[in-house]
Amino acid sequence: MTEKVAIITGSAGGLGKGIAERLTNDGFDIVLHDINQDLLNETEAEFKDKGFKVTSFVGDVSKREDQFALVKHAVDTFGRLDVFVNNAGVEAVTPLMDIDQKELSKLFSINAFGMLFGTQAAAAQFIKQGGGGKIISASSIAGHESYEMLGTYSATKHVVRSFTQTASKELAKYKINVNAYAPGVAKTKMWDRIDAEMVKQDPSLKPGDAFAKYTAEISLGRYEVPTDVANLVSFLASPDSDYITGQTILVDGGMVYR
Ligand SMILES: NC(=O)c1ccc[n+]([C@@H]2O[C@H](COP(=O)([O-])OP(=O)(O)OC[C@H]3O[C@@H](n4cnc5c(N)ncnc54)[C@H](O)[C@@H]3O)[C@@H](O)[C@H]2O)c1
Ligand SMILES: CC(=O)[C@H](C)O
Repeated sequence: MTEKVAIITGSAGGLGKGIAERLTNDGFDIVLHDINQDLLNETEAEFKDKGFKVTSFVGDVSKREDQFALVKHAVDTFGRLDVFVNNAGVEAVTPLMDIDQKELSKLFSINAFGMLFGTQAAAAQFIKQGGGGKIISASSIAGHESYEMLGTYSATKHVVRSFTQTASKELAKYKINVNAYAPGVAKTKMWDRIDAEMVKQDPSLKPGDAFAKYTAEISLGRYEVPTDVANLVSFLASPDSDYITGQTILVDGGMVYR
């Protein structure tokens, strides 16, 4: 039987790498993808050393043509596509009054437009194949509740929820499920950068203070790790979630209640 095929954007590290590892263990053939070529090469080699069936493709999710080329690479390599995970994203830590065009353009291009372009590229392939498919995107607790100093980032994560809802309605007739995952506070390079930037913006903070403040709120009493997010994405990528679409599901250990 042909293995199912999944693309995970931004999967050279962090949550995306964790998602790729889990979907590999679920039996998917995997297309690793990232803008960071060096890290992507390292991760591809690591996966191949473990005997995983993977390929990799370097690209920039903010470029629509890159997203369509990514899907073409998957189909050229593995013959089909079944799951597309819009995971890649970037952050900015800025007081609202200092947010400028440059920040807005960067974050909306990657986090919002990149998710839409990935959705378009995946949906085009699913429609061509027939038989449906799954599109799963990275929102955040910041897509349910917006945070101080993370105004642009929070707005883009709300946009991910919005496009998820619209895409689920328009693509349902093709049996395409469109959902999103909303992680809380996970110990990745993204949070290392957020914490460092928070210290720069507020000299009263020491390294680690911001991370500690955010994670102190978590009901389950520990910060998130990639496996926690990968477990939810594995479910959303499986037939068990065939009757779920248009949803952004919080996986935050108990921080935001919606
Ligand atoms: N870490 C958290 O606490 C947290 C919480 C909620 C949501 N998220 C979301 O989960 C996703 C992954 O977060 P993470 O913590 O693993 O971040 P990360 O920065 O550790 O990893 C993100 C990866 O995306 C890649 N990337 C960045 N811009 C890209 C682009 N234009 N094209 C292709 N790849 C690009 C980076 O090179 C990196 O490898 C992001 O969308 C983030 O917003 C993270
Ligand atoms: C980075 C992120 O989405 C939350 C705020 O931890």
